[in-house]
Amino acid sequence: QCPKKEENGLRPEKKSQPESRCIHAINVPKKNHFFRGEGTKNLTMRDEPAIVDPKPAKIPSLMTSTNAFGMLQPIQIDLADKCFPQPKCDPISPFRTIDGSCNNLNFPVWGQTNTASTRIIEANYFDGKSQQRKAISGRELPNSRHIRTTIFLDMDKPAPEHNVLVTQFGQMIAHDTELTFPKLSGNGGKLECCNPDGTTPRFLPKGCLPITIPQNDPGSKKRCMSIPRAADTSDIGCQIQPVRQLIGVTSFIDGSALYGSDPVTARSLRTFNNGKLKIQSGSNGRSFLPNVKKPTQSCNVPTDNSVCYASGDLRVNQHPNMAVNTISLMRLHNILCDEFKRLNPAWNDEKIYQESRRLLIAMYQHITYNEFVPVILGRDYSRENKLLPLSQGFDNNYDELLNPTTFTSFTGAAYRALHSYIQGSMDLVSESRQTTSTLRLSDIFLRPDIVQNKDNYDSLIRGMLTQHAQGQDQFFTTEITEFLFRSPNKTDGVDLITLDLERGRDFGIPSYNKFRQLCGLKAARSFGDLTDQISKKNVDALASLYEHVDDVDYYAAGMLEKQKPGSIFGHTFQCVIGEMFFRWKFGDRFFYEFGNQPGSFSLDQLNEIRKTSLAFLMCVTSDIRFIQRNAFDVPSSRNPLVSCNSITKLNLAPWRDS
Ligand code: HEM
Ligand SMILES: [Ca+2]
Repeated sequence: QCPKKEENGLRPEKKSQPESRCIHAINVPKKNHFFRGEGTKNLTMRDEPAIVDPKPAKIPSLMTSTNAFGMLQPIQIDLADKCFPQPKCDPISPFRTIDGSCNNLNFPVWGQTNTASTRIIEANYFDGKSQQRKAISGRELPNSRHIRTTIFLDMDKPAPEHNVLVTQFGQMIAHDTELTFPKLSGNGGKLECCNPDGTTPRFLPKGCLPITIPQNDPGSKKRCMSIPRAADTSDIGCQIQPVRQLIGVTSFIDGSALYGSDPVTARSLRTFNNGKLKIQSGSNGRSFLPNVKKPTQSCNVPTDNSVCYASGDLRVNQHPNMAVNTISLMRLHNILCDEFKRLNPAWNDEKIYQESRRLLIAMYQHITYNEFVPVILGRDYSRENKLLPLSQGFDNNYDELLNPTTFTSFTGAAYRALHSYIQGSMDLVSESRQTTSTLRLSDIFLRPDIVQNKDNYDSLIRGMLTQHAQGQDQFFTTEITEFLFRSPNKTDGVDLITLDLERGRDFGIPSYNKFRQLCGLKAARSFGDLTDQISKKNVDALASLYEHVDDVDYYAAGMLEKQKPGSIFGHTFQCVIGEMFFRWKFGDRFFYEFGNQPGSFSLDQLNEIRKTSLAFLMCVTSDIRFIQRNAFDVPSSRNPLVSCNSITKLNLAPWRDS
């Protein structure tokens, strides 16, 4: 008998039988040391599958300018640079700065933390500066909560193949590349946007988003959602028009969620001993992230002795899987430190830290472009747009005029599409792939303490590998549309999708029609013209909500677009997300595949990095014994579980000092 599933309990059921009775786990040899492999020659590039998108679209940067209608050119987007002091750069440093400065030696604030996000098409603000846009008629746009409760309902339609790890890895990239801050009240405190009795104030406080919940709302008893606008350049006294939202992390895919985006945080996470990051030991002797000083302030935990993690990003504690993924990267960093120390006993703490960080970022970028990007955008599309890694040699296409700064239509709309991928529950799964318990998402917001209970870390990893993601569609779990950040014992919470819609207007994101043009489609002159991308039923729903086709929010219509072959997104989300990943690659001077840069790897090193797979990362940083090779897909007969020992390993010999 294999252990049975236990619904809704926080603790996994006690296993009545040893796991070894339940297939797979019989006579498995102990795991190998991962970085001492003989260096098998076969790379871990996915098998080349049949073409499913014979005519992949081009991203705006690779289109002719007439196709990419309205894309801003570098000269227009450098405007915000003058708001920030120009850092002094060391042009020959082989290592990234912690704050992302000096990546581009001519535009050293590009991608730097605590600067402004950028745009790829012009903002649409009512006053041209910062007021949220209105309808073409001059009236208010439809209420965002009403839009949400009309077209974005809850329906359980799991993704056919993708697992929860897709959602989780996606969120890790989101946190690595973007963080906005809320505007503060006049005296520098928290901005309250609702009346104490829960109603919407007659005059909305300055800096608030106007989220009123209609009287006849089907879900919530509240009448107001208190959401401040995002801080922007006007809050730091820089008078550019239109405003730009401030960004609190480095834009690059550089592991900043692990290492931190500022030197003070980065230092606070280091041991200064053999390059390692600080840890706390769990009861099973495994390493976890260190604790914050005041757990009750940052987490929903009972005492200051409870587990609540410190890492490079404040959002690490948002839910257990987020913490698990960050711990996985931390463990990888410390494993790399051990291996480097063994190979090069003369290396000091700083050298080991920097080399481990550099290699970890390279491995993480490789997984991103080799596995994650084709999974979400489609393989043919990714190849067409140069997003796939090369199988050999250096890539020498660093583009010093390409701005890698995270742009607002990506972060305020397109990439949030993956909120649809969120599962309302989190499975804990045993080595025999039995679900031992299922946690309700809104029970475990800010509850990272769950991760360190017994072997939950490994059970959560196996859960992410085994549980299907929710499908990419117009349906969202009520765990995030009614119960986001629900406090323990409370019955209501926040609506993330209302927030997404409202945030788009906050960021000045133009309406859907502009993105059709940017992405090479014809501008729609009437609602009927939208049926080339959106079903008639959904176009009718949009027409019932908005007065004019030019009013339609990008997020609302983008979520309804029919998926492109091989991708989980429709045309304009695929286009904008593709553009962002293109910029994070070719606009990052330290991108791992580039040659001829001070931070370039040797060809031997690069060839080892190209053996990295998500399956390898998951195996090497956990105690799980089996995994499927395509770790973003659930196990199946085409993607069977194999022993972690058979996953291709890296050989770090090319890092040995000669
Ligand atoms: C359980 C999972 C998740 C939760 C609870 C969650 C929650 C949130 C919240 C509360 C915000 C801030 C909203 C605002 O004030 O505008 C946010 C922003 C965002 N989310 Fe998620 N999210 C989750 C998963 C994801 C995933 C899977 C992705 C993409 C792959 C994603 C992408 C983003 C992006 C790009 C932002 C904007 C970040 C910023 O501007 O600071 N999220 N999410
Ligand atoms: Ca980053």
